[in-house]
Amino acid sequence: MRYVSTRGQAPVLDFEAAMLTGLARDGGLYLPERIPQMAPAEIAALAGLPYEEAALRVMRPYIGDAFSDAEFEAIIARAYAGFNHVARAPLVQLGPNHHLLELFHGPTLAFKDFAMQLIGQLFEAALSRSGTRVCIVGATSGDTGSAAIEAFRGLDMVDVFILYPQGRVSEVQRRQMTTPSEANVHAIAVEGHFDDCQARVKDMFNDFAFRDAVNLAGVNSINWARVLAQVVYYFTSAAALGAPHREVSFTVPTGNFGDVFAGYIAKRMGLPVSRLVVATNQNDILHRCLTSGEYRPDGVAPSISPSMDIQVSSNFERALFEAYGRDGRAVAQLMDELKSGGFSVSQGALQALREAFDSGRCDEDETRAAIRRTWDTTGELLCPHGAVGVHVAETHLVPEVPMITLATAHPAKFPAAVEEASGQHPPLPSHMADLYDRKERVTEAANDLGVIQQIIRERIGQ
Ligand SMILES: Cc1ncc(COP(=O)(O)O)c(C=O)c1O
Ligand SMILES: N[C@@H](CCOP(=O)(O)O)C(=O)O
Repeated sequence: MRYVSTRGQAPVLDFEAAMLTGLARDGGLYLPERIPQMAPAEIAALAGLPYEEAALRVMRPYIGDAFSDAEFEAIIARAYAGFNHVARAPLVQLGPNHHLLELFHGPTLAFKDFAMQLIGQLFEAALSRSGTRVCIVGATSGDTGSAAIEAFRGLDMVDVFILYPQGRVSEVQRRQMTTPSEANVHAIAVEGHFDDCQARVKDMFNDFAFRDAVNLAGVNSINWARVLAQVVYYFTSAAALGAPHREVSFTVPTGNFGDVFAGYIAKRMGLPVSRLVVATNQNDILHRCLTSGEYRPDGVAPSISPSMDIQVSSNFERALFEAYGRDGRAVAQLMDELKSGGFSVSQGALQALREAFDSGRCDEDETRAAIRRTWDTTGELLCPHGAVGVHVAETHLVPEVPMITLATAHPAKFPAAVEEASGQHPPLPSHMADLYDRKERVTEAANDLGVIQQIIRERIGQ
């Protein structure tokens, strides 16, 4: 399998190189040259399989010969061994036609663990084979950072630097990033918001001298392997509800567009998905763009679903690439326009996007109301991100097609917001019970490329 950049000017790579490269050298994001297909019988056969076996079958065609079958199988087994639920991604019924896909049973209590635990294992296998050392730099609005730190802490071949927006992540998220004591883990609190952190990470990738000197690698969802791992649970949940004999729809709380794009890939592979609904909080640029065709960031407003406080949505570039018929030049042009304020999507591309995605928005009061209502009617305690999904899903329910809403984080990561909305205090699971007693270690930095690069160089002795 070969991987091409959304901007059409970077080298074509195999799976392992695309994974270790992260952002393409033309600034674009890697995508498979063609999307492998799964036949209806292969989809039907996923029902009832252990998650690991389904993961192997769904992901195998993308890996090529980077890992042998036996290696990949062992990697998957190790990746999901630390999950706290035998199903890994269990479904819970919320209503006659509405199901919740609980994606928060991994070690850091968010859906990011599905991909990050896997790529931690993939990186370790690839780097020990080549004897290479890499410097991972990631941006987080809270969950990617903790998942990445958990996946890479203590690994010999990796330093991991996580940039998070100071004061804009929950206390649990912050402590998950600042309390690990391993010397290869570095949490950096940046003065700014998530889009600033993500922009500085991309700046580092586009500074080739720095990129090559530190051997930069990326584990944000700019990394194709992150998206790929998330494709699996669309298949397992749909098969559990009767796919391929029955269509299903998904509502996905969305920020950086990686998770919902994984659903789009599942659909392109042959999963019978009726609608893919993009659910945003008050930072609703994706909903506005899908409605009006205008993509113009206008500032990030802090919300009670902070992980989705994003206005420059990285993976939307992958959706645009598909909507523009894989025209890398057109995408590069749009991304240039974004640097000076925003862009208008062409009529043809907007139509293609609307064929693929529906959308909706959920404000702060609606988020709290969805937490309260869902608790009162079902006994399920949602985190604010899942609540955004449930609110938007409820406006897209149709009698004949089951809706699956993705519950992307555990409520215990956002106790204050959840308790205010529901009156329930969500306790941390036992493996994190002493989180508030652990010592924090963090470096504060201005939102300045040079300052952040200097911190990284000093830490890795460059
Ligand atoms: C809890 C949670 N829900 C939803 C999202 C949105 O996912 P994506 O960025 O893949 O759209 C994120 C972060 O990205 C998150 O951490
Ligand atoms: N919500 C994310 C933002 C980064 O997204 P990613 O999927 O591109 O890593 C977070 O929690 O950090």
